[in-house]
Amino acid sequence: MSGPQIVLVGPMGVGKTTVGALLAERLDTDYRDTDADIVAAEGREISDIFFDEGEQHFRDLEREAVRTALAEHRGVLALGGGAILDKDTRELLADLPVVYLSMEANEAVRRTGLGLARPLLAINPRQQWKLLMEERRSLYTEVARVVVPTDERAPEEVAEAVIEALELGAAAVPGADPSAAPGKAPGTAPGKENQA
Ligand SMILES: Nc1ncnc2c1ncn2[C@@H]1O[C@H](COP(=O)(O)OP(=O)(O)O)[C@@H](O)[C@H]1O
Ligand SMILES: O=C(O)C1=C[C@@H](OP(=O)(O)O)[C@@H](O)[C@H](O)C1
Ligand SMILES: [Mg+2]
Repeated sequence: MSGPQIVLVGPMGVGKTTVGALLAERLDTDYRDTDADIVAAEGREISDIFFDEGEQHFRDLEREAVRTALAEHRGVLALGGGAILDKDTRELLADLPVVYLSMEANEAVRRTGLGLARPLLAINPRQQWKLLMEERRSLYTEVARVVVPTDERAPEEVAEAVIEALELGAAAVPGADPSAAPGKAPGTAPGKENQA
C-alpha cells in the first residue's frame, strides 16, 4: 500500500508530535511532522508565519506540505492540528490509516500551557480550544479510521494503543512478517467500536 504507515491527526497539544516519534521508534521507521517541514522550508517559526502573514497563508503552506508528505513519506506522519480544515487534504486522507488522537478540554489546556508557540491558543486558550473543537471534531472523526483517547495515558501507552487499534502489533515484533498482520477495512467510520 502506498502512503504513510500511520497518519496522526487531532487537536493542538494532544501529543501527535510526541507519540508520532515514539511510534516511529517502535515500528523501526521514519517520523515526519508537517509543522517541522513548514518551519524548515520557510526558515521561520510557525508563530512568526501566523503573525507576519496571517493564518490563511499558513494554511496554504500547510496544504502543500501535507500533499508532499503524503506522496513521499512511508513512515509515521503527524499533521498540524488544523490541517484537516482543508477539503482537499481530507480527500487525500481517505483510505489511509489515519488515527485521531483525542482528549478533553482540561487536559488540552494543561498540555499546551501558556506561550506563543501555538498562536491560535495565545489568548484565552480554554475558550479558544473549545471553539476550535466545535468546528473540528466532526472533521477529525470524518478522516479517521480509529479514535484513540489520550487522557490519563502516558505517551508510551498512547503509542501502544495506536499500534493495537491499527493491528500493527506483528510489525513491532523484530523478525515478524508485517504483511501477515490483519488490517482494518479502509474507510471504516470511527465509532465506539473503533475506539481503543
Ligand atoms: N499522553 C500525554 N500525557 C501527558 N502529556 C503529554 C502527552 N502527550 C504529549 N504530552 C505533552 O503535551 C505537550 C504537547 O505535545 P505535542 O506532541 O507537541 O502535541 P501536538 O503535536 O499534538 O500539538 C508536550 O509538552 C508533550 O510533552
Ligand atoms: O490546530 C492548529 O490550527 C494548529 C496546530 C499546530 O500544530 P500542533 O497540532 O502540532 O500543535 C500548528 O500547525 C499551528 O499552530 C496551528
Ligand atoms: Mg505537533
